[in-house]
Amino acid sequence: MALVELRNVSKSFTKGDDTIQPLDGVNLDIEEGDFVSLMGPSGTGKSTLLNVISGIDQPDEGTITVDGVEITKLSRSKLADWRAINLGYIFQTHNLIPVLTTYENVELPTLLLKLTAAERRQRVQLALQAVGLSDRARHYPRQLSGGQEQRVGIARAIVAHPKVVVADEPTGSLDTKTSEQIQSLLQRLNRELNITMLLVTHDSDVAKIASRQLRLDEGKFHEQLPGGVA
Ligand SMILES: Nc1ncnc2c1ncn2[C@@H]1O[C@H](COP(=O)(O)OP(=O)(O)OP(=O)(O)O)[C@@H](O)[C@H]1O
Repeated sequence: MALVELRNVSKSFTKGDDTIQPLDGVNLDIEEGDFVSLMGPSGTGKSTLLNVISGIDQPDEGTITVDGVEITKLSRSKLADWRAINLGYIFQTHNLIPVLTTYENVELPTLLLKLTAAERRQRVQLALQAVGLSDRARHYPRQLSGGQEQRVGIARAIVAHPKVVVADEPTGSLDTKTSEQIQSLLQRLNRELNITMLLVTHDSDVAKIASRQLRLDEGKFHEQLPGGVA
């Protein structure tokens, strides 16, 4: 059984008289340790996919199973608990809380977990170390560069040791050099910490860092050859 399994997942939205169907009976298997990138024209449903996999939104039809748990069957409150333990979300604009330090921003998701104070401290320190920011623990977001802020966002996404990390255009607002640093970091987290990753991007160079490349178009997935099409 794959770590993430989508079976016949559909999701539509109604806008006035129009119905849009970003996901039309899609199937997807993501194996543990996979690094999958997802591209596709704007508005095709890439964020919608991340939202249903992370339990932020519910599909209209179909089932989603993560590590043997059918999340499409969970109640709202169970889903919130499940998400805190199993799912890390990296945003385009990191959404850090400005009045909290780097350490406190990363610590935040661990407050939902049953951990001792010592375990919590260790988790935060390990996550900061993994993204190379141990020396910025006491800084506030405004005292960090854009790339450093994104690394705090990444540390926050991995601190709970989730089963899956999803990233929605994590390099979308960074300059080329910083984007490349974040790409290497994501690759390293996948390879060295075996973090299963699903990355949405508009940039084909970013998509190529993944071991598997998918496109979403007109409600369906299309698998691309490794390395992408020249
Ligand atoms: N909550 C919602 N209510 C109504 N329509 C929605 C909602 N969420 C998404 N949509 C619509 O569903 C379609 C898919 O949106 P989605 O954000 O998933 O696309 P996307 O591929 O991530 O786009 P982009 O690349 O521009 O970020 C769009 O037409 C969007 O307007």
